[in-house]
Amino acid sequence: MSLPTMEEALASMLAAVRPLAVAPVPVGAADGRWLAETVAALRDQPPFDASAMDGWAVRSADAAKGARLRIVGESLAGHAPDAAFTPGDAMRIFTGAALPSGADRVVIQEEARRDGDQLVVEAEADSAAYVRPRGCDFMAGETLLEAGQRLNPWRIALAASAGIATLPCHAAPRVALLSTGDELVAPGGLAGPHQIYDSCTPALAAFVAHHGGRPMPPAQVPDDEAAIAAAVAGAACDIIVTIGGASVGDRDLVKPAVRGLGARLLVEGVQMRPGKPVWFAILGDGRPLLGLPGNPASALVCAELFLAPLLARLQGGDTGERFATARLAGPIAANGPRDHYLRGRLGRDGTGGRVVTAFANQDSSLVSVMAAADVLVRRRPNAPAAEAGEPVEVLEPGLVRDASC
Ligand SMILES: Nc1nc2c(c(=O)[nH]1)N[C@H]1C(S)=C(S)[C@@H](COP(=O)(O)OP(=O)(O)OC[C@H]3O[C@@H](n4cnc5c(N)ncnc54)[C@H](O)[C@@H]3O)O[C@H]1N2
Ligand code: MOO
Repeated sequence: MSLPTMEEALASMLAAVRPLAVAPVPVGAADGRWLAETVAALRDQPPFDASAMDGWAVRSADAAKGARLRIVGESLAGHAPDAAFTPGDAMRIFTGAALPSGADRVVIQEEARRDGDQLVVEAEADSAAYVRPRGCDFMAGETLLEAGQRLNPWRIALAASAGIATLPCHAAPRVALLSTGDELVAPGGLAGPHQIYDSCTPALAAFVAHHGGRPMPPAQVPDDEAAIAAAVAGAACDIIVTIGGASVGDRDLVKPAVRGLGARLLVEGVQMRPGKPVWFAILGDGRPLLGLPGNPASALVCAELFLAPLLARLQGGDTGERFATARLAGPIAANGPRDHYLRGRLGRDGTGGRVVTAFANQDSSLVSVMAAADVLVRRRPNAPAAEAGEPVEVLEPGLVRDASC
């Protein structure tokens, strides 16, 4: 039986998962969350005609160069103008303050001079009036943000400027991370001569948090079917992610344990590299389970391709099409029969164009190669060898970049 493609596998996973319940999230804490409902403005912004500069509120008709205007009162941000304004008047005004009714422009203070109780206009009227009309940013009732949009600091600024204190978002998924393997020791523990440190669990906890989920305290289970079954059944979470034990070895016991719990296995292996043994199940109680292979690159590439969209789906969102194109910095060999996701690094060519270099060693155990990478280069099954300058598909994980990338 042939294995599904990455897209086929992802489609069956997403079809089996529903968004979590909706609850209000404080606007300042909503970064990275998906909006569950459309958000509309409750008032106009700005709520009055506002000055864009420090200067003098005047009537355009009075503001010719050389004009002398009578100074009446002032308008400070946060307060109403403190005097009535009539034709021939100038009122002191500051950035963000309300224009007095009757004024329609601001002469910036660099272009006017106070002479006793008069203002002398010293420059020709500017092409800009330096007035931000009421509602020029948005009007009451206007849709500010749509359901399904992902919140970021810029969108948070928009909601906050409309006075919205909480945003309706689907709950952040609680993610149980369950690593299996007698060889694993948590960082900080004492590793025996035939043991290794568990790199996948901390990496996936960070990945989950980065994608809006809440990693639960991780569990490390021995290669024992009953212990694995008990850990899966007892995990308090919205999705379970197991690490390792996905392949065909005698001690790869996670699938048998989960089957024993009455789970439906919807994906068992994908036509891809790394990550071929990745699998997915729905437990008897409806909770999804993503089974990641244990090799760190396999686990993290599969997290990028499957866990990120699953976390988005649980939050009512959609990661959409994430592949872009970049040009190869150097030649690349022909691909084998499976989709290959090569760890690589983006750079710039002499003209500033984006180029990508795939690392020579793509062994899926190599954490050092993952750490040096900032992109995955996708090679389709049986893709022919390609030369420098040819376009390739790339997926940039949503990781923080630094100057070394
Ligand atoms: N005969 C076959 N052998 C293997 C196949 C196959 O098709 N036929 N598939 C290979 C592929 S591809 C992968 S990927 C691995 C997947 O193995 P498992 O998911 O069963 O994972 P383990 O055997 O438990 O571990 C694999 C490897 O990764 C290390 N590991 C596991 N967990 C962690 C962790 N949390 N942190 C760091 N490293 C971890 C583990 O020590 C092993 O070295 O199977 C191939 N074999
Ligand atoms: O996919 Mo395994 O993931 O090739 O090492």
